[in-house]
Amino acid sequence: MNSKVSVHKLNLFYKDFQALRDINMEVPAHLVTALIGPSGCGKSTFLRTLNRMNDLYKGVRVQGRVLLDGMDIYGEKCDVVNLRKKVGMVFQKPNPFPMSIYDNVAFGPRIHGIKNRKKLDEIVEMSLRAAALWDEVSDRLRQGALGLSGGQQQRLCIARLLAVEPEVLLMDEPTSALDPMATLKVEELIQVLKQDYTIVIVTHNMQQAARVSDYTAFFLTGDLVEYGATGDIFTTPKEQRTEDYITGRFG
Ligand SMILES: Nc1ncnc2c1ncn2[C@@H]1O[C@H](COP(=O)(O)OP(=O)(O)OP(=O)(O)O)[C@@H](O)[C@H]1O
Repeated sequence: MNSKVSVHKLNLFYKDFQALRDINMEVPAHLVTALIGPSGCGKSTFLRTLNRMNDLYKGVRVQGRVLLDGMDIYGEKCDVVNLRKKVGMVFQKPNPFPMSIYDNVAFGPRIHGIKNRKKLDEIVEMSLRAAALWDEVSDRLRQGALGLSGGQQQRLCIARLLAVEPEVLLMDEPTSALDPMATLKVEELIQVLKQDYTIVIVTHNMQQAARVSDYTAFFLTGDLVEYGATGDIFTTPKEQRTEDYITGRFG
């Protein structure tokens, strides 16, 4: 496996509550890895350790190592702003900024110092095309992003991420607020995006994990119970607890 992210003996505490225990995982490059497990098992917490989003919470302690292309993201040399540019995140509820479609996508590049109008136009078009949204919005780039449908807003958030040229996309239940058609579009988009990006997705929906991912990690109360090729996890899990979860015995 060609690993993009390697996680070694990762432990995470919220004050004195341990939310992740001794997690070891290799996240393969240019594939989709799904994180599944019942509510509260630590999926979102784990996802947030991959771009140090947990730093934003008070009282969080992280032990262990997370290597991105071999570089320890918790090491002293790591520049967190640059890390979050490389490892971007999409959230459960689409959260476009209250500004135009164009300005949403141009936001990141502008912050990173790009001012040239033609260059920005190019980035905006490329990012919207990559997020499979261009055809729906090209004639109204100056209109407010909040006027888009939920599914369009989520793809806009993905375009906003792509505009800063990330390498890894973290998606925290990206379709849970969307209807089935909008969900399908985002799932199709994920399949296209994995050619260029490494994707880690948290999902409550096991069918979705089975549909979109190449590898699946099953978490339970802070432990990584089982991790492997999605086909194996869903057809021949090694652990009884995995089987009980995927066959709907709990969760
Ligand atoms: N900021 C926080 N402060 C304290 N405890 C937290 C915090 N965030 C999460 N937790 C706790 O850590 C554990 C893991 O939470 P997390 O949100 O990662 O689980 P999850 O599997 O993503 O759940 P869900 O599917 O419901 O979102 C839970 O017991 C939760 O209550």
